[in-house]
Amino acid sequence: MTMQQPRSQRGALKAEMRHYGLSVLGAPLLWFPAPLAQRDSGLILAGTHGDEGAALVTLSCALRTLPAQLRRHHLVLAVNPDGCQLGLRANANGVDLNRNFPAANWQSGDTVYRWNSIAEQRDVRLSTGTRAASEPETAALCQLIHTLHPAWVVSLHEPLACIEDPQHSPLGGWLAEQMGLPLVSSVGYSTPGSFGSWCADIGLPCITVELPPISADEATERYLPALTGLLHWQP
Ligand SMILES: C[C@H](N)C(=O)N[C@H](CCC(=O)O)C(=O)O
Ligand SMILES: N[C@H](CCC[C@H](N)C(=O)O)C(=O)O
Ligand SMILES: [Zn+2]
Repeated sequence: MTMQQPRSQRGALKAEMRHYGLSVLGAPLLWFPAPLAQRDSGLILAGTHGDEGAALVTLSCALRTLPAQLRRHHLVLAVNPDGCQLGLRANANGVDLNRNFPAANWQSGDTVYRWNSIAEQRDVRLSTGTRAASEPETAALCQLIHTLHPAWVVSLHEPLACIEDPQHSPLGGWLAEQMGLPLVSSVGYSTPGSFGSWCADIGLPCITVELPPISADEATERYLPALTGLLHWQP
């Protein structure tokens, strides 16, 4: 059972925040250091795609629910603050940041995504960037990771309703059980230049949590216990 802040005290975000760069439009790129940082601390990310608000809001709720001194892992709530402000999957340059990481499989040109969960085709076009890590949000996150050396990363997305963990690690199994989502080895389509591709290249374990299509309101009910538990998870 996770210790919790009383709900009346969870409104404001009081955690220490640090800057790790600036977005295309000049927004601060913020990370939240773990008060209980250890050698095996992980890093939890949301908001790579600015139109995936349920994951970002629920992770923020978890940050405000767990007493600060119990948090073992570092956080970035909004990898793509301009996309979050503009309601875009992409950043302000029209680049899908999850196709812009400097992975060996990065591809130039366009990428496609689905307009919404009803759409059968991936037919909405975005850029992958003029070169790998062309975007300040991507380059700064890579630099932060090289500085922090997290033991693992959990990257939150939606709406594919699965836990992707190619290594089937204890943390992936725990997340699948806690969240009631299937554990898979791959989301099922290729994602060249994605964050997970880059993590694989540098030997950093990466688990992708894909929430189902869900409102922020419902996600803060259904997934708050699991995400609060994740913030102080230990093997
Ligand atoms: C439906 C949503 N707009 C979308 O494009 N979903 C996926 C990608 C999900 C994600 O990036 O987390 C897709 O099918 O391309
Ligand atoms: N729905 C996400 C899947 C990410 C897969 C993950 N393995 C990664 O590399 O980040 C996307 O289309 O960007
Ligand atoms: Zn996404």
